[in-house]
Amino acid sequence: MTSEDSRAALPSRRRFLGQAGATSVGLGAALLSGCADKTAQAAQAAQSTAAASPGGCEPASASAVLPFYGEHQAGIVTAAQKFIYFLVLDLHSTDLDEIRDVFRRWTTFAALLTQGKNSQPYSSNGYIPPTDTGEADSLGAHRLTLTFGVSPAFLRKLGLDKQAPPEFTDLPLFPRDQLRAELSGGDICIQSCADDPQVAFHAVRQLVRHARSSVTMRWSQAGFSSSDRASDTPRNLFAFKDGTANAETLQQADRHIWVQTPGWLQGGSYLVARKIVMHLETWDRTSARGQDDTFGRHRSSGAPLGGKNENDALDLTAKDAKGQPLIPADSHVALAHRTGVKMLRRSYSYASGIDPLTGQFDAGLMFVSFQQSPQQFIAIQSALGRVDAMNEYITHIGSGLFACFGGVQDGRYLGQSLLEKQHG
Ligand SMILES: C=CC1=C(C)c2cc3[nH]c(cc4nc(cc5[nH]c(cc1n2)c(C)c5CCC(=O)O)C(CCC(=O)O)=C4C)c(C)c3C=C
Ligand SMILES: [Fe+2]
Repeated sequence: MTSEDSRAALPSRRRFLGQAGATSVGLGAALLSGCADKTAQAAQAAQSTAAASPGGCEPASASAVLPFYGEHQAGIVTAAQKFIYFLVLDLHSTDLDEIRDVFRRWTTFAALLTQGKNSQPYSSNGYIPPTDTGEADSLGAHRLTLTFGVSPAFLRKLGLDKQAPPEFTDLPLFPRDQLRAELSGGDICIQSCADDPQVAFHAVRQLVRHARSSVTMRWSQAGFSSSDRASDTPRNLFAFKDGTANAETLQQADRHIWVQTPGWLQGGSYLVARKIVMHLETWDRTSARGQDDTFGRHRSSGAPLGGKNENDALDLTAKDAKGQPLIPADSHVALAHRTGVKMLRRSYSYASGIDPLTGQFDAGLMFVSFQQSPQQFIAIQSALGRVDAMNEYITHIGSGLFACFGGVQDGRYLGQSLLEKQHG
């Protein structure tokens, strides 16, 4: 498409969104549909300006728009979209004024992009590069959310480390970690999620383009998440329903997800990103019974072993006829559940070609969790440690911890209360 063509495409994109903006998905509709029992997700859906599908559970339409401004950043308790593009950036400048300016610009652009608009209107000057790269022209917003976070290193580099909450320190190394430097650390993360992969990528591409001289790209991962209905728990590449326990976490989001402590992170959340290789070929040679025992759940229904339905309570004391625990003590859910600690998991599968060293699929999970404190991730990952039956089938190769700011109010910008804090 030429820049001339893209200019022509823009008005139709606007018209498309204008039509979509006429109807809204109501909280009641989401609840009545019986598929949005997660109150926080339903509340997010209620703010959508898209036309609702009749059942409320159908895949989101291209026109669906989620608000950028609000109490919390979107993309956290938002019902998971189908695609993610996750990017980690390094600071190229340690000039606080310059970085403030980046976050100001990103706020403006993110507010436009999430409405399905381009980051800047096209110029009529044909002698300069088009102001938007154009690949999302006429595509719609597809429930795009952009979620921003900063790492402990970001605070150190900008001389803001005194503002770091005590729990906000680099994650420790866990047993069996095989972290690669090029897939770990970093200063800033941008989580872009949408129901269209090109829309998710386009948004990140614009944000980077407008900050090229201040940041450099460190690592990124694209991912996908599929379920039979929009509100159903997605299945991961081991074919298990992944995210069942989130429903409980979401019921008490203020306790498990949102930072309550007054300060620059209030209303925000800690994001842990882990790039985890899943050894699919090894898994595919495991017996059906062995697969169920690895997780402690039935692969087809997602029900706890011994149960019938996905949402049946986990009873770790239940025994079979021989007096053996129905849910093996070393199964993934038994170990994670026994900690009593909750987190919100918002992970996406990835399949990135073939590993040239092994000739196997380069595939796995872009694990993303949100929690009120990094300690929640540390407690659960430590419990999984060396004993999780799933460890045989996975390898953690990438890692990052980021503090995602609270939501932005109109007229303010992302991270303002951190970046403009007066230091004594
Ligand atoms: C440290 C946190 C976790 C990592 C890392 C992790 C990796 C991982 N998990 C799956 C698949 C499933 N996980 C499930 C449950 C579950 N997992 C964690 C935490 C981590 N998982 C928690 C806290 C829970 C919930 C435990 C509970 O209280 O019930 C499940 C079961 C269904 C569900 O609740 O989602 C699956 C399946 C994979 C494949 C993976 C790494 C590749
Ligand atoms: Fe898990």
